[in-house]
Amino acid sequence: MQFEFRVPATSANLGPGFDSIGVAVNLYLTVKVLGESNSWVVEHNMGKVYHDERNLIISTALKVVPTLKPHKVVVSSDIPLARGLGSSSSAIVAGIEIADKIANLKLTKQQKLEIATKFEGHPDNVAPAIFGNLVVSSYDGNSVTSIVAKLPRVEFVAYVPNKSLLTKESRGVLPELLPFKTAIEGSAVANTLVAALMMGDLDKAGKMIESDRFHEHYREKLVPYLKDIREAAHLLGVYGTYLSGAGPTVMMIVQEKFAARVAKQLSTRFTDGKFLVMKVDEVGCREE
Ligand SMILES: Nc1ncnc2c1ncn2[C@@H]1O[C@H](COP(=O)(O)OP(=O)(O)O)[C@@H](O)[C@H]1O
Ligand SMILES: N[C@@H](CCOP(=O)(O)O)C(=O)O
Repeated sequence: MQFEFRVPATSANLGPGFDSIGVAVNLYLTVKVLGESNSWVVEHNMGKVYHDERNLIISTALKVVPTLKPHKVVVSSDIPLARGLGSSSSAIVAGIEIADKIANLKLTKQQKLEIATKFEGHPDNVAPAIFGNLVVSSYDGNSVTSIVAKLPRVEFVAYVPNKSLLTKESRGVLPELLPFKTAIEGSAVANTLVAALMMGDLDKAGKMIESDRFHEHYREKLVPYLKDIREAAHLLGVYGTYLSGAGPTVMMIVQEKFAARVAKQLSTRFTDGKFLVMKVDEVGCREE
C-alpha cells in the first residue's frame, strides 16, 4: 500500500491559551509510505532522529496498532525540531494517519484528535495539525472538546533561535500551582483573547496575547530575548508577540503584507536565529 500526506506545523498558546489554543501554519511534515518492508525504515534528512521503529512517527503508529506490518517511509520536513513549532505533534498526527490508513481503521478526525491528545498530553498543537486554522480546545484527561475557527487575515513572523529547547525542559520550569487570584486573571485574559479574535478586534487580541499569566513569566529565563523582541515589535506596529509553544521561537502576529518588512527590520538586530514569515494553514493534515 502506497500513500502520501502532509501535516502542518503549529504555534501553540498565543499567550494565555496555554495547552488550549493553537494555530496551524504553512510549514509541513511530508510523509510518503512506499510499501511493505522486512522492518520499518524511515528515510529522512532531519539529523538526530531515528530511522527505525523508534522514530516518533512509527512508534506512534505502533501504539495505535501494535501489529502494523512494517513499511518503508520517506519523510521530509521544513518544521524546525524542538523550536516550539509543534514538530512532535505533527509527527504524532502523522503516526496516527499511517496506522489509520494501513490498518483501514477509518478513524474520524475527532477520534484522531482524542488519540493524539492522549499521546501528546495536551490538544493545543495536535488539534490545529489535524483540522487546520485556529483551534480552541479543552481536555479533561479523557475527552477533548474543540472549536475550529478562522482567524482574521493576518500573517505570522517567527524568530526561530539557532539553539533548540525541548518542550519537556520548558515545561519543567512551570509551577505546580497558581494562586487563585492569578488563575482568575489568567482565565479572564484568555476569555477576552478568544472573544477579540472571534470579533476580529486584533488590537485587543494583541493586548491579551501579551497579558498571559500562565507560563511566559516562568519561561522568561529560558528565552531572555522575548522581552526585547516584543518591545522592538511594538515600534513596528505588530499586533502581538508571544512565546510559540514552549519556545524558544518567538511569534509575532502582524498585519497582512507587513510581515516581510517586520522580519527584515528585526533580523538586523536579532541575529542568533532566523526569521520566517508564515500564513495560517486552513486545511490541516491532508492526503497529497
Ligand atoms: N518528524 C519527526 N520524526 C521523528 N521524530 C520527530 C519528528 N519531529 C519531531 N520529532 C521528535 O520530537 C522532538 C521535539 O519535540 P518537542 O521537544 O516537543 O519540540 P517541538 O516544539 O518541535 O514539538 C525531536 O527532538 C524529535 O525527537
Ligand atoms: N502548551 C504547550 C505547547 C508546546 O508546544 P511545542 O510546539 O513547544 O511542542 C507548552 O507551552 O508547553
